[in-house]
Amino acid sequence: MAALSSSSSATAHSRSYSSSSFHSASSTVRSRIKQRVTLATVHNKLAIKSQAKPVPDALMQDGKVTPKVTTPTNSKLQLDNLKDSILYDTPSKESSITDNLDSGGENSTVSITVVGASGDLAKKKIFPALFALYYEDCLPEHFTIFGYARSKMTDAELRTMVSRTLTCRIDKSENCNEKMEQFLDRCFYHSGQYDSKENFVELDKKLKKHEDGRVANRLYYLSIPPNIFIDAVKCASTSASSANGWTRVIVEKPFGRDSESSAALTKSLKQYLDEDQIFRIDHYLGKELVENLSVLRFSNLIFEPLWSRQYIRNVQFLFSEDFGTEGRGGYFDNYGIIRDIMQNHLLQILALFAMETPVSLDAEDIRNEKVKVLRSMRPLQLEDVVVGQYKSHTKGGVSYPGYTDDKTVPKDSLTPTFAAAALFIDNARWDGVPFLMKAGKALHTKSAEIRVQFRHVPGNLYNRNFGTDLDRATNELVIRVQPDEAIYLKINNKVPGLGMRLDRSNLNLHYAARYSKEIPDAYERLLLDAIEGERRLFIRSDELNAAWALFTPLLKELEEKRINPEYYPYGSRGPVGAHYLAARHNVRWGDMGSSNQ
Ligand SMILES: NC(=O)C1=CN([C@@H]2O[C@H](COP(=O)(O)OP(=O)(O)OC[C@H]3O[C@@H](n4cnc5c(N)ncnc54)[C@H](OP(=O)(O)O)[C@@H]3O)[C@@H](O)[C@H]2O)C=CC1
Ligand SMILES: O=C1O[C@H](COP(=O)(O)O)[C@@H](O)[C@H](O)[C@H]1O
Repeated sequence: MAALSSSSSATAHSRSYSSSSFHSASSTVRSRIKQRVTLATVHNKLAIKSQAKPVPDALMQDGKVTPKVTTPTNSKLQLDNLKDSILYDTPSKESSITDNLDSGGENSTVSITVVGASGDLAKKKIFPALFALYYEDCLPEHFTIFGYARSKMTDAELRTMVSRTLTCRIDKSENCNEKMEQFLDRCFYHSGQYDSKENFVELDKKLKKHEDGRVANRLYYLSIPPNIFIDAVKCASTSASSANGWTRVIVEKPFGRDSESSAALTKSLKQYLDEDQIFRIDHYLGKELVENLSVLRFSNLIFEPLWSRQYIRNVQFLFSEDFGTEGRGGYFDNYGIIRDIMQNHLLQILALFAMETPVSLDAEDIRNEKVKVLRSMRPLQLEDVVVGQYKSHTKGGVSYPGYTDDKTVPKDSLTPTFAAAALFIDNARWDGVPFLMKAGKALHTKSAEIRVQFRHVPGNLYNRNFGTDLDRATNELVIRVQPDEAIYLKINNKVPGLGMRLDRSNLNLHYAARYSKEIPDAYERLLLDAIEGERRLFIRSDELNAAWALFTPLLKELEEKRINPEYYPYGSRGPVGAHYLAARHNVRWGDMGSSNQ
């Protein structure tokens, strides 16, 4: 039994944080609150189904009691849950639902501790995301934020550090300064070592003081290098877990560097935590257009019937950055682009793209489907991969450094900063369809997209209007994850006029034109989900195992054979080898700069 507890024994069941925040809630918050109410109803339905006593509404709202629904051992629900847990690494549905009901309320509080608060990610993403949630009234009425790291800092110094990174939403900046001050007043700092139980006991005392006798829910965000994850989890678990509420831990990637190290990390984490306390973050899952992928597929009749080998020729997952590993070379050299981007961000998107329709939107149903896809995939072969590394380049009198010019990178490093790969899903839906990935640093542009290239129209009457280039005549659906979010479909269209000339035009859902609201950062969504116990967008351990199983043999071979990367100039489109790879699978990269990109 793990030392930390995920669901509280005496937690608030109402998920509306306070009556005042309810009234001022944005529509997003309101819809979340609506979901909470729905969950309370579900909880009662489960209780009724299992002949346990339903939880009275009054109890659901006063935040003092958490009557755990006990189901008879032979109930259908339990059997289903048991079956799921055997097949997949699922927390029980019952505990997910209970967790979903316990982060708000007058008598409960949430303490969020950012471990590694002095670091890059904390400053760049975590504190700003927490502030954005506060700004949007999405945090519970009672909450406290603690920064924890070895650096010596006072509360005031932490606040100054954090304040430098906070920005206000463009569309709502009127009361921003006031909100920032209120937010900063709730931020505190404790300096300590990551492996010191004593220091965590001190943190625990400070947390308790702020929790002030309420039901205390605690969220730890491990924003530290992976070699100290376990020390920190051990200390948090044994010395600073909540006595009467839930305790959850967000773990940042990398989750190991191959199957073995990942399994060892999971095993160590599970010495101190239950699976449903571990929130493995992949921030790409929190991006708006990645969230939208399932909506697009499953709530539009026009897409789902086409979503198979019958109509789709190939799918491309593209990631590029127009800067190198500047400042992160030390970390990056041990991982490389395949582990940094492909094995997690792109593969997660692929799984969401290719999975079968889940039974419901429940986290476990979705994650079960993702695992099935990953387990149906062929492990990558060396011949299906091209690796590259950027070299220095001078353009317009400006000189850009090569990867190995970074002082923290060994001069003879072969670590790939670029990779292209062809993957295959050997199931009935996707048999034979190439899923191509391409990811690189120091390329000509910064973007992330999914491109779905459809097959030719059989016997197309208009072929001759396209000349001989049939590629131009196929439809392509582009989901531009970033920047400038958009979903557009390239269609063939008649150019207006008396003749019969066709062109390719875009049916374009351009987010900036369609929606006036600023798109929240991925970390906001994910932090809020972790507070609410929503696991849908976090990686379950069996998903992680399946993901590593696909890449580990290839990564080992690349390293053992010391495969030389193909060098490409900083700021270019990457190595030409990527084109040969695509051509071998009869594919043309969609991002190669034709008209109507
Ligand atoms: N930065 C980013 O953009 C991203 C980061 N990540 C992951 O998030 C986590 C945090 O990243 P990031 O903020 O960049 O990391 P940092 O290197 O900035 O480290 C965070 C903090 O950890 C402490 N620390 C650093 N190195 C050591 C060490 N060797 N031993 C003990 N403590 C150390 C330092 O705090 P102090 O000295 O005060 O204790 C530092 O401020 C990592 O797991 C990273 O892989 C994931 C995606 C993107
Ligand atoms: O996880 C990582 O992601 C970033 C890219 O994230 P984005 O949200 O800015 O697209 C990448 O730079 C980094 O190398 C990687 O570790």
